Amino acid sequence: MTSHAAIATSAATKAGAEIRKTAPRGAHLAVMGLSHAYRKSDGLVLDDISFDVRPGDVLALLGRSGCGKSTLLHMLSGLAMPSGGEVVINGNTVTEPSPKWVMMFQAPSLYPWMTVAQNAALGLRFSRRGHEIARRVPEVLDLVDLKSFAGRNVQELSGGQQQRVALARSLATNPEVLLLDEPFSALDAFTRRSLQRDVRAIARDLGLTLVIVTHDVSEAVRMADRVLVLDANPGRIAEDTGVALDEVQREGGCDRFNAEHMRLMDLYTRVAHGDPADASDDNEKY
Ligand SMILES: Nc1ncnc2c1ncn2[C@@H]1O[C@H](COP(=O)(O)OP(=O)(O)OP(=O)(O)O)[C@@H](O)[C@H]1O
Repeated sequence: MTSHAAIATSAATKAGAEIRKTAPRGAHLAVMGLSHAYRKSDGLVLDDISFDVRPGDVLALLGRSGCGKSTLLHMLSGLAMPSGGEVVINGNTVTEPSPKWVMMFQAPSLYPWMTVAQNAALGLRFSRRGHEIARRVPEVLDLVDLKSFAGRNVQELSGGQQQRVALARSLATNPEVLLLDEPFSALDAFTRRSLQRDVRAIARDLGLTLVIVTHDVSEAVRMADRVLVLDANPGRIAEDTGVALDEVQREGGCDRFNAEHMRLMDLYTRVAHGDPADASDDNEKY
């Protein structure tokens, strides 16, 4: 591990330990017989998807472009309703977005004329919890290692730092479930890895339930406790597998990591491409 990465992880873990006292535990997420067609005349995009995620677990949805990952994540977040089936979080059917289950996208979508702290406060402001800003914003900026950037304009920040601001904004409302739609795919490999490591550490510290959409096998291996590999046309669960690595092994470079990476890559290529040789451009090589 590089010294920068070690410092960032330790900052996240330390801040997480302090914040844990006030944060709720992650929620149980259940998806039951979910199907979706965007138009009645079109075929199903998702067909009979069922799974559940235990509180505090990290689930990766892995599949090739167009298999319906983002559609599924939108249903989990309440931003869209499925044609059939339901999403249940802690016993409540999801019918609309909520600060308890929040989504983070590939682009951080920050307001460029606002400071880091003002952007981080937006979720609280929109959910009429302005009275929590003074206490909560410094806490979450500490958690994402940006406390000293609070007064800076977000336009002065790197892409990775901007994604950390978006993460702080998502965490400020104390969500129980965090839904990530390829949030690191626009970042360079080094920044991507440090964010993968920190987001997993923060989620673990807070006990958050995390669902991450990706088509990057190494991201799934680094971050997830469990991986669902989706087939396409229509999107169905083709494989459901655990990732048996401890936190040190997830850093990569060891035999266990390489073995898990190869096993997942094999599953993914069989589902997504039919032939492992076709998939060699999709992922980082090791
Ligand atoms: N608003 C929409 N209206 C109609 N069809 C849509 C809409 N959004 C997505 N689709 C279609 O649904 C299918 C699944 O799209 P989706 O974006 O969920 O896939 P994905 O796996 O997330 O892809 P990617 O990895 O490229 O982001 C695709 O065929 C897409 O064209």
